[in-house]
Amino acid sequence: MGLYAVDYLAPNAGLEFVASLHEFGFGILKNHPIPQASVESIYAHWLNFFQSTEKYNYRFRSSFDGYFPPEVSETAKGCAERDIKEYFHFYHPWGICPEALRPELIAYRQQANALAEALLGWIEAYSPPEVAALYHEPLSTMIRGSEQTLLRVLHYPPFQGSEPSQALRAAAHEDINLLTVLPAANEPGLQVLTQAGEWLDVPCDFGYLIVNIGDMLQEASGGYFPSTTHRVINPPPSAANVSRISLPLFLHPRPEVVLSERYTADSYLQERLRELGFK
Ligand SMILES: O=C(O)CCC(=O)C(=O)O
Ligand SMILES: [Fe+2]
Repeated sequence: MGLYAVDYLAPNAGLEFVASLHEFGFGILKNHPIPQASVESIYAHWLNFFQSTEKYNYRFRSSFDGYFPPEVSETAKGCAERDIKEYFHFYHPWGICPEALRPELIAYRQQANALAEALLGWIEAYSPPEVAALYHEPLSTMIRGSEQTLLRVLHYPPFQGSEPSQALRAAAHEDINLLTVLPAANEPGLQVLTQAGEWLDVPCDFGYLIVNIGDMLQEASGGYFPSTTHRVINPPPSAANVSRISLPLFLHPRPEVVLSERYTADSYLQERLRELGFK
């Protein structure tokens, strides 16, 4: 079976969703409780923000919160070129954010966090017993009250024609955190690498919610749930002049949460940030 959307309200939703996470590292939900109107409103407001010069008033502080312009955007591990994107990192309660945009980001974070806790409950319930025995605390409480959870608003600008030929909107990478919750973007482009080594388009009908496993859940589950490589490819010529906006919420455990015999969430994160050259 390929990657397909699971109906959140169907009686067997948890089972199917967790089976998809085990097989692909990705699960797609439809009929989920996050209101599409709030996602659309955030996309519209933040497209305005990225198109204005106001963004330069919120330049990033250290490697944490604020606006990251294209010239500092990430270079994925093993890649020569930077990704073709700019983004804003919003942490709650301590991160900077334009005041006018803050309330709806906070509201969105709360809704997506609550859903993520419910989904982690499914993941735990449908983990084989020998995998569930590895969890040092319920998966859903690992993220509860975490100030490390990161909401990233991403803007992939229209193409100018001067982009380096090797660069992608987002080069192949894995997410470091526990779980990522991502509403379908306004434009396609997200792909996952299958176990057979093929790139598969992630179904991206507007209104779908995409959930993927991060490295920390791979670690905590002894590899049962794979942190799958994914990327965002460049637009076809017909959509080259269209911005793409996306809104991943990277759910991070509280720093002291024990992931495995080897790592706490904090020691894991510090090691990965050092590898990426941030520390
Ligand atoms: O923009 C997207 O659809 C995915 C972004 C992503 O994978 C990331 O920021 O880690
Ligand atoms: Fe990602």
